[in-house]
Amino acid sequence: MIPDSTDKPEPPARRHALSSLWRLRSYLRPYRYRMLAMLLLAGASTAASLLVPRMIQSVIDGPIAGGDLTGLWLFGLAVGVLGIAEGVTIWLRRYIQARVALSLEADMRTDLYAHMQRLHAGFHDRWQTGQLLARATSDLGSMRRFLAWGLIFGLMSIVTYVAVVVQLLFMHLWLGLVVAASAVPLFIVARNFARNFIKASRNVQDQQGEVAAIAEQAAQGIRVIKAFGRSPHMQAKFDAEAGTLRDLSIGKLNISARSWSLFTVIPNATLAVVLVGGAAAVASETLTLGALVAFVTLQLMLIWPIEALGWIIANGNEAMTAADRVKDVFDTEPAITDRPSAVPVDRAKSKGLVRFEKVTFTYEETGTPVLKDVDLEVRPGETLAIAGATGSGKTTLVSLIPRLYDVSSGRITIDGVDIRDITLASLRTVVSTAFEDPTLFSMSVRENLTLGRSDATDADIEEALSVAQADFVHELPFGLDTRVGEQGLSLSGGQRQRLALARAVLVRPAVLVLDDPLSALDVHTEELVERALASVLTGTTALLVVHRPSTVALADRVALLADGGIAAIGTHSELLESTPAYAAVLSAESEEVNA
Ligand SMILES: Nc1ncnc2c1ncn2[C@@H]1O[C@H](COP(=O)(O)OP(=O)(O)OP(=O)(O)O)[C@@H](O)[C@H]1O
Repeated sequence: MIPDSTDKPEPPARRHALSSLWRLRSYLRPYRYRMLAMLLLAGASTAASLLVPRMIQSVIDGPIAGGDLTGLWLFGLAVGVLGIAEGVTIWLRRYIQARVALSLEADMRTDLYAHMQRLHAGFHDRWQTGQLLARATSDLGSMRRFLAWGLIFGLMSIVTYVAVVVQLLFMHLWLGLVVAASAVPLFIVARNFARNFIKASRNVQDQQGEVAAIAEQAAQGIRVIKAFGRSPHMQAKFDAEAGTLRDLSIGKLNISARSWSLFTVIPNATLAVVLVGGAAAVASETLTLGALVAFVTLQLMLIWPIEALGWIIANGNEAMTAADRVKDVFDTEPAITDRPSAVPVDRAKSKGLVRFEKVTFTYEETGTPVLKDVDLEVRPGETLAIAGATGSGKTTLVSLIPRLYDVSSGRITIDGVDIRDITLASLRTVVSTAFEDPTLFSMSVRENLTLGRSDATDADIEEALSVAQADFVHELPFGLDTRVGEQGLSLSGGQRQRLALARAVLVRPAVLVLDDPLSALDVHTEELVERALASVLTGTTALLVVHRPSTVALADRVALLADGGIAAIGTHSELLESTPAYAAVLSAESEEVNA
């Protein structure tokens, strides 16, 4: 049973966004030489472009002022060569940059996916899928843009700014100081911009996650929504969230618009001062005409780095926010891992003696124990049914055996070994599970069946299919190769349940955990499956969550779960005689099922 998925964790308060981004620097390491090459190439193209104004100055003050045009072709040639050099270095840098950027994003995405896979079931209970998707897509995109583009352009903008301003100071100290001083208001605007944008950016990104979550839930639950005629309600909910996203995005754009206009006005106002002051300097012969033209051309070259500075700050902020959000996931340690002392167990040698010793379990979010001091033993080869009122903790109890969740206290052993001392990979070959709500993946029937045992032969698959009475797969358009799941052929609930059962049986586990595996089957099919399943269960330890008396027939003994503990245990007939609550639970459940 999964809690309301809106119970997502609160995003952590804005903390060290910069340090979050800094921590991801290890992703840059494999690309450090290529990034260095990118920087050198960017430096070369900037140097080439900075030389052109000085060439113009030489032409104006030399051949033009002197009226001697003999050496002019040399200047033309030099400017042409510089232009070509600039073009080639830009092309090379972009060529490298595109590959580095996309590989970097792919590396981060692969790691994030792998980490999400390692995270325990409790994490996925708490996080909305949409929020995780937003982190794996748009957030990683923002980080890629900054690490591979923003960072290089940022450095280049600063280098260009310094190089130009130093040249300007040498050309004319006072006018150079005016241009240098214009950096101060620019810096203040940039800093304020950063401060406001970082907040707006995070809000927009969080809201994007909300919208993605609603869209994802609506797509998954489309049948329920239609069946209950809730489309207008869902639409209204979506509209409200999408409206909030629009407003937040407009707010964010307003912040950039205000700052960008200042980013443009300040250099242009400076240019006006330089033109007037420069003309006066030329008139008083403290500056040559060529130097003034070069001065203005160089100063105009500053507009791009300054504008880029605004963009890079915004991009950097977005990347920091994104890194912070991605870090929320990366920083969640998988709660269920191999202990250092864990050893693998051999499925073939496992007897399948399962024991619960004083097991207490509490879901993290709720705080109230679902299971309290449960002691239970399932002998090798025995089939134990778990019965109990709805919400009594049956699914929880069986989920603890494959360690989907870890006990809060006490321990569970298989053949006397604490399951936490067994490596997870081998535990999950010893224990195989079929859940009440069977998940099939968007892949072929064969791939779905062999998820737990990739080396299964066709004969093994046939055997498992016949136990689960799932021979219908042969009638599918491409038999075992038919694609099922979300993007494939839709199967009925009963068909999916039988495939999930076949998948669990195919593993040939020492311990088989079946959570109400026949609930979606009609009475006739249920009888056929039970008959076939009985032969598998003879040599396997099995825990069977049951709701109806017919399934109880498969079990050697039944445990009745109530108030977080085992209220009674014995054969079906013993419990029927001794425990009125047992009969009540079964009849209530079967009435519910029949209804
Ligand atoms: N992932 C979860 N996080 C928090 N609480 C949970 C979670 N899953 C189940 N619970 C709670 O734990 C209790 C036991 O749930 P569980 O699903 O184990 O009962 P159950 O006996 O299998 O119920 P049913 O017969 O209806 O399937 C319930 O109160 C339920 O709300």
